[in-house]
Amino acid sequence: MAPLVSISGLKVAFDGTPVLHGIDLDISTGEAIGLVGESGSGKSVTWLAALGLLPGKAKVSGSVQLEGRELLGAAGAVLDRVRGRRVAMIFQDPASALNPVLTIRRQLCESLGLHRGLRGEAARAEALRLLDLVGIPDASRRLSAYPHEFSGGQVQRIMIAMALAGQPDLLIADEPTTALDATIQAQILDLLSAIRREFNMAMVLISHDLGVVAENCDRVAVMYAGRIVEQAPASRLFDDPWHPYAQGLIGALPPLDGVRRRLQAIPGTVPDPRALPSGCAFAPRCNFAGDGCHAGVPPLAPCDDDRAVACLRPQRLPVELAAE
Ligand SMILES: Nc1ncnc2c1ncn2[C@@H]1O[C@H](COP(=O)(O)OP(=O)(O)OP(=O)(O)O)[C@@H](O)[C@H]1O
Repeated sequence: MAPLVSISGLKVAFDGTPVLHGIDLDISTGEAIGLVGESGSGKSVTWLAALGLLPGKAKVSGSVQLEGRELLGAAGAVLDRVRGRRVAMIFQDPASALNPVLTIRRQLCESLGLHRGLRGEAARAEALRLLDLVGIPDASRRLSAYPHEFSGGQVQRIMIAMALAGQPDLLIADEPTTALDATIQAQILDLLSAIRREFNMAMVLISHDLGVVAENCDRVAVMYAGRIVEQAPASRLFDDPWHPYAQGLIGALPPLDGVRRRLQAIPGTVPDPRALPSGCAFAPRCNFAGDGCHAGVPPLAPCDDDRAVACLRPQRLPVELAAE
């Protein structure tokens, strides 16, 4: 089946400095993809570029297709229809995405009007249904409340309701629970999973929390310095990462055991995009790098049916450990 979204050769540069070096990523209908990698690796820029949300100074090239239709360079009116309607985004700080001086009803109804042409009582009824769906108690009364009258977790639920207003095919969730405490985080992620299954909606989950990605995604792409360095089904990646960077992130030994963990500290720092080392950008931090690694950038190459790795010397765990 053709992918819902197909990104190929996506490059972004700011003021002449490349920060994305050719991203290739397909997302199927209903699939959940996790994007992980240290700060600055290009996770957010990938999606901001795909949706035409970067500032004008950004130079973007490559291809981003939604059901075969090219989005890069598409007219503003086309992108306006895609954003919110076909593809919605939720962010780490939901409060900043809501207007503090408008009621939740007004904001939800505006979205419903814009994306689905609903007005008046039809919009109010749908706003109510969405608030119910995301678990806001006493929704009919709370419709007339303002954002500051809700807790952080409730505001994120409202943002999810806003995102669902357009009945999107793809939800980009950029660190959606980072600002919330652990119990609420789990509730919001459960809610997203339930909604995704109910509506067969695809999701891109960008997160620093590997446990969250392992539990909520079908497939994971690991990014480093503006490239995808490994991509595989979540269970295979977390049990048996091949790229030395992915191994460092996951803390390859012992394998992920259900304990929630955040990105590991890998010695050294992510290189400045203005001064990337030659060859593989991870080589200076890599215990396994050889001369060839400093000579050329390894392409993201398929290793088997469902794994691709960009490394000249991928490190496979001993079979008995990978199977544990
Ligand atoms: N508007 C901008 N102008 C200039 N550089 C930018 C801009 N937005 C992002 N960048 C640069 O692009 C690179 C990728 O940034 P991006 O925000 O995608 O990283 P990220 O992986 O999402 O990080 P984080 O996990 O911290 O959100 C970084 O080097 C960042 O400094």
